[in-house]
Amino acid sequence: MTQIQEERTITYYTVELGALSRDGHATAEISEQNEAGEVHTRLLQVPAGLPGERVTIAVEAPPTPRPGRKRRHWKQRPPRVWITELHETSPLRIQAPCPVFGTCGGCQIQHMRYTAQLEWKREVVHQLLHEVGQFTDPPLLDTVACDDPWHYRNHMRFSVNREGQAGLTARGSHRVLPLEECPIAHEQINRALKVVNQHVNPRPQVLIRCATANNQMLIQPAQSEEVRQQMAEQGIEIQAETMEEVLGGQSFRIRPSSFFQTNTAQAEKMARMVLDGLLADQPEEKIRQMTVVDAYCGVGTFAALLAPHVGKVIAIEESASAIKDAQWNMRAVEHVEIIKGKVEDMLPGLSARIDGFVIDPPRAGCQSTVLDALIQNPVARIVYVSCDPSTLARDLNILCNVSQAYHLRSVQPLDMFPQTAHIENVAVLERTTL
Ligand SMILES: C[S@@+](CC[C@H](N)C(=O)[O-])C[C@H]1O[C@@H](n2cnc3c(N)ncnc32)[C@H](O)[C@@H]1O
Repeated sequence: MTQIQEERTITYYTVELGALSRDGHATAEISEQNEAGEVHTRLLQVPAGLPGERVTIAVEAPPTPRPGRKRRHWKQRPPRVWITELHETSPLRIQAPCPVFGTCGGCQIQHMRYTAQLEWKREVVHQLLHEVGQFTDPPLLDTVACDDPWHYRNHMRFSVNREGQAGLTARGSHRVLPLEECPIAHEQINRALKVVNQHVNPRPQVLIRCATANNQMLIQPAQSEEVRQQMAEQGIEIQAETMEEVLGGQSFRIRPSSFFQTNTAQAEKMARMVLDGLLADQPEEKIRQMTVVDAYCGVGTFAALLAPHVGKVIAIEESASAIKDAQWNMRAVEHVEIIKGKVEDMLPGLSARIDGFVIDPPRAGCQSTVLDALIQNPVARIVYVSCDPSTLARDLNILCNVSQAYHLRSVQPLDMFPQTAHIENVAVLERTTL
């Protein structure tokens, strides 16, 4: 059935949903007829669906270019798809608690039992290690669950609408959704959001970051005295430039623009995995003489936690703000060298004998110069922390299969981002030629 509503063409299909895509959307195959009468099939992404479900979906055709508009500036958008009726539901389905789930661009899998989310994430990593990484039988562990898969985010970036209200944007658009609270944001952030939304906020965004170890909070842009007062009544201490968070028993100073792990409870587990990955099964004496590199070190999280155990840590980071924080965070540690620069520029020039590497690059993974340096001068162990399993699989293939410089010991998925399709992993590699 096709309806034309206010220039919008919406077609309805009743389909059985297929596997979840990497983005956490179910897939649906539909048959369409073009103007020449030819029938072809199309694969659609269906948000908030689950494999095996029988549903009716609405498919809104994307807008076509207005006459006179130059086609070369035109970007074809995918159709908007949503479920209008559930006929047969999956046993994995639960009621998503958020009223804007399915519309909001933040979460993709709130409607899926948490244990199934963990299994699905492991399956995605397995498939990528197999297809992209070329590992026939990857040493992949079970996903480590987040003890509380709600209210875990210590950092939220809200968009501001024309009325000055802060919220999250709808999937695939810039429309700001009205939001009382977000079920994955830390409770302290939800308290702050309520206060912020009693006022008109400047566009385009409000960034809120909170500590979990104390009541400190960073808000950008800077807030008025009235807002600060209202926050104080809620027990929130707005900080001017930096806040302090505790991880692994150490205190870290963080500026608004520095990277810090968004899920503090899971970051604690991740830090333990990094230390174990680099140091486990080695005699104390040897560990005390090791020189390790924390590449893409951010505010120095892993470097600071490794420093009490090893002989020397070299920490490399390009962001000026994170470097300032790292210098403060490791101000009392003598055997840490902090280098400001791009890892790909700094690594080839390192002259020290390196025994181990922690690499925690952004989603794009490692530059080829970084991988080349690791292959040319193999180190005993690498712990590769990754927030994108496809680039992780690509890089592991180069390090382990193509060059055969390393052996893949383990890949540990760790659920840093429950209710979303994001997947974090900690991989441990060992040099093949000792
Ligand atoms: C995923 S974060 C990891 C931070 C840190 N390991 C932690 O756990 O808090 C990646 C960091 O790499 C930095 N970065 C991105 N590209 C870089 C590059 N080419 N060279 C050095 N640092 C880079 C970013 O500024 C960010 O701080």
